Amino acid sequence: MNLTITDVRLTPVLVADPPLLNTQGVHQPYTPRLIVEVETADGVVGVGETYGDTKYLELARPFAERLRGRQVSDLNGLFTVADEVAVDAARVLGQTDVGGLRGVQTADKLRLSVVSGFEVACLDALGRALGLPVHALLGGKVRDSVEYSAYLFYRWAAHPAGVPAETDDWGAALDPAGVVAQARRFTERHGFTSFKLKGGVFPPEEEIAAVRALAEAFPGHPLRLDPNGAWSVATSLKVARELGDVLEYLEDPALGTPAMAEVAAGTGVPLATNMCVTTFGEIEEAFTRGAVQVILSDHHYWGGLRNTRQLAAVCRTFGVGVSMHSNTHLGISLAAMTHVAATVPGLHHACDSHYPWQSEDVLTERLVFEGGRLAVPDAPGLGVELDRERLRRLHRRWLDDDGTLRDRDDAAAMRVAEPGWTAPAVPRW
Ligand SMILES: O=C([O-])[C@@H](O)[C@@H](O)[C@H](O)[C@@H](O)C(=O)[O-]
Ligand SMILES: [Mg+2]
Repeated sequence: MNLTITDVRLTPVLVADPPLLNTQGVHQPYTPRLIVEVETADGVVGVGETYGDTKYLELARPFAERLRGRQVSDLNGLFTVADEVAVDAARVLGQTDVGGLRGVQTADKLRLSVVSGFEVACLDALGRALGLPVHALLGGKVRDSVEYSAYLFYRWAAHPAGVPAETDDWGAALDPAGVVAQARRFTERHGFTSFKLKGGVFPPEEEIAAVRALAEAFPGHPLRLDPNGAWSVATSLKVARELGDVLEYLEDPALGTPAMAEVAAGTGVPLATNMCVTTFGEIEEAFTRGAVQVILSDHHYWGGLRNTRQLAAVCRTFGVGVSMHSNTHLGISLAAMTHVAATVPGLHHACDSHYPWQSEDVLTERLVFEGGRLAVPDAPGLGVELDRERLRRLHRRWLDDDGTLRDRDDAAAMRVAEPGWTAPAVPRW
C-alpha cells in the first residue's frame, strides 16, 4: 500500500443559502465553501471541506503544494505544514471572522480552519486505503447514531426581489408563530426534538416570546437561544431570568469571556459558547473564571477531528460540557462531524447543523436525519461519495461570480433590503 500523496485538488464552490437572519445581517443567496481532495499513489481519493472565502483559499493553495510527497497518515505533520504557510497581515489586523461571529481574527484561526479540511481529506483517504471508517481511525465509535438539533432562524420567505437566488418552501419566520411553524416543519421533515433559535435579530422581548411559544408547543423539549453576543450583561441576565425554566442553555448571550463570566456569576442557566472559546489558548481564562458551561466545538475552528477529541478531553477534565457548533456546510463536513461526535464520550447535547437549510450538496446521496439523528457510517473513510457533476456545477457558479459572493458578507446582503445597514455595534441591546 502506497499512502504517498501524489495530487491535491482544491475546488471552491458557491452553495445556495436561504435568507437566514442574524445579528450581523442576512445570509447571501450563495455562500462559499472549499472542497479538498487528496489522492494517493495508489489512486485512493479522500475528501474534505472547509470555509471557502478568499482568505482561506489564499492559505489552502500554498498548503496544498506542500502536501505532495507526504503520507496521508502523517496527520501531525499537517500542523507543521500550516506553520510554514504565511498569513498576510492584512487578513488578521483589526479583522473579525466569518460573519463577525467568531471573534477577533488571528493567523492561527485561519490556519486551523484550513488544516481541518486537509485533515478530514487525509483521514478519508487513509480510511479508504485501510478499509476502516474514520471513527475507527479516531479510536472507535461509542455510539451508533449522533443527535442533531433543529437550527431555527428568523428568515424571510425569499431573498429580496431582483437578487438571483434559489427559492424554497419554508416560508417566512419573523414572529413567535412563524418560529413555531418552522420548528414543526423541522420535526416533520427530520424528526428533531431539540431546538435552537438564532437570536440577536429582534429586541430581546420578541425573542423571549418566541422561545416561550416554542416551550408551549414542545413542552419539555430542550431549547436554546443564541444572539451571538448581541446583549449587554444586564440584558443577558434579564433573559436568563425570564427563560431560565425552559432553556437547556443560553448560547453566547454577551460578547467575550469577561462579559460571559459576569453573566455566569449571576445566573444558574448554563452558558454555551462558540465565540469566546474557539482556540486552546482561550480555554484557561474562560474555564478558571467559570464563564462557560458548554463548549460548542467545531472541527473547522479547532483544526480537525483529532483536535476536537483533545478539546473534549480538556472539557471533561474541567467538568465543562461539549457539543458542536455549525456554520453553513455541506455533507462532507456533516459526515466528518458525525464521525468525531460518535467517538466523544459524554456528548450530552444535540449537535447544531445548518445542513437542513442547504438544498444543494456535492455528494451522490444526501445524508438523512431520522428521528433527529444521523446513523454513524461504517463504510471505509467518511462513508460518502463525491458527485463530480454536482461539484462541477457549484464550482462553475463560483467561477462565474464577479467576486461579490466569494466572501461571506451578511451585512452587504442586508443592505440590498435596507440601504445604509451596517452590522450593529455590540452590545446591541
Ligand atoms: O449562519 C449564521 O447566521 C450563524 O449565526 C452562524 O454564523 C454562527 O456561527 C453559528 O451558527 C452560531 O452558533 O453562532
Ligand atoms: Mg453560536
